[in-house]
Amino acid sequence: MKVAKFGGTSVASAEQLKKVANIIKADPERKIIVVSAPGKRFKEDTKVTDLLIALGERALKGESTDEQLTAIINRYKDIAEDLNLSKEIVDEIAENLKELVNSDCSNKERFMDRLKASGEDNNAKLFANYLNSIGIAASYVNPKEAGIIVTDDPGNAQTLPETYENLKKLKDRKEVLVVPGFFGFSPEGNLVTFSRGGSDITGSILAAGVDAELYENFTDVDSVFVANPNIVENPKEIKELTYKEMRELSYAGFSVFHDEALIPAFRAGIPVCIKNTNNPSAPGTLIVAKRDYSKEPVAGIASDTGFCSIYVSKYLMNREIGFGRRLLQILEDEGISYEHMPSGIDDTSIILRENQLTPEKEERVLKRIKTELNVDTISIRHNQAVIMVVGEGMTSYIGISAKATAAFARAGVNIEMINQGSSEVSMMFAVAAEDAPKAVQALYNEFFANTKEQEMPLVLEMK
Ligand SMILES: Nc1ncnc2c1ncn2[C@@H]1O[C@H](COP(=O)(O)OP(=O)(O)O)[C@@H](O)[C@H]1O
Ligand SMILES: N[C@@H](CC(=O)OP(=O)(O)O)C(=O)O
Repeated sequence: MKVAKFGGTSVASAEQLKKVANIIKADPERKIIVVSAPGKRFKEDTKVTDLLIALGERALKGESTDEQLTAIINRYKDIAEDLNLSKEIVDEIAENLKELVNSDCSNKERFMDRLKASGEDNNAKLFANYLNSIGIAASYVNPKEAGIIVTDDPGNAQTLPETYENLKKLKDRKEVLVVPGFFGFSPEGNLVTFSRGGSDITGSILAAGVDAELYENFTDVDSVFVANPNIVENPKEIKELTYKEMRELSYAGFSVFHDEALIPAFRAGIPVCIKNTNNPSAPGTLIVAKRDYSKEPVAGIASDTGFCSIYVSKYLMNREIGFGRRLLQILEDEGISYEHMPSGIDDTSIILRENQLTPEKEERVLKRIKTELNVDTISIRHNQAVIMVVGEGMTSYIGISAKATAAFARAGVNIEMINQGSSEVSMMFAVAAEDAPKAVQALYNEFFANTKEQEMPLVLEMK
């Protein structure tokens, strides 16, 4: 049995849904299908999820929602008409949306989660209807019925362990099951969504729960590339990646796959294949436990923006027992998580996601660190990017960091910080956000393009 997830671009129009149906028909093992909400049909288009968010925000402010409601209903109406489905399915969707928008909004987060989830929920109902209309026996399965139980953390749910036991029952179903991605239910029965892009997580949970032979993640590119194609023109394709590599790359900006979606498949030992709905015969990228690192010690280069770094120095910091704990305690008290913490003898930097700080919170945190820890200096740098050079094979080679820093130097990019864990799966460089594209291109040229422009050739040697 295979679980196949189709992303927003794969289910954005009737034409795309026909391709999805053909992909399902081509392999009877594709029994569990996860769908996203209709995504972008062209570059300037708006995802249904974003339309739903705009709708919810207007409703919460007491503003008219007619325009957004019509736009969303029309997306489903166009699809249903082009697929020759009956008018009832569109009426049902319109009714459901009107009910949701008029529902109790005293708890804003729950109200928004219910609206956001309807994007995938209505699409799953519509698609199951279409499969039956073309002779493929299919049922829509609600995540509650399936047993996807998650933490009660709106917009950021985590899967609870009992889910996997619950999902086993789906193995006995004979027909194709169409499950909406992106949400589950708390133990108390509240609908809760995962973070954005979370339909990938639903697919991975289902694959683990039914012990699938493969989790296929269908999107709009032939494979995962070694660098983001929106930054590097025509980057090389990746044939195989390890779970650890994909997780690091997704975390650092490879938006093609959600970083939290690897864990369920990894724990259950299920291979993941990223494939293209528009070109299903292309082999795609296979994500497995181990790969041959000898040809490509570096698997990929990712970058993400939206970080800031807090720099703290204090003479003899290394001798002060409990300094690190007290520093991190302040962040914990303020509900802030951190990403990296490169340190020296007398100083340390903490890199965190900038969106966690309001100006007031920033001022309070800096003041608390200064007074409670009695530090010599404290400063904060905004608009930072994190660049990750990722590859499990790096550990067996000498000279990778030298090649990377040489590439930065040639591109004229100042490295603000470097961090490398002892596992050597990745090397992290912090740079100013505006330098990130230049840095990624320089690293791509160094590790993948075999250009002649390297003035300081360094040959990688195996340890
Ligand atoms: N390294 C990468 N390899 C492939 N695609 C990438 C990479 N980094 C970013 N992307 C982007 O991810 C997109 C696919 O993800 P997404 O738009 O979320 O698809 P879906 O609609 O299938 O969920 C690609 O079109 C591409 O622009
Ligand atoms: N529709 C949701 C969940 C999702 O996974 O979408 P997509 O498959 O289009 O990335 C979002 O936009 O966040």
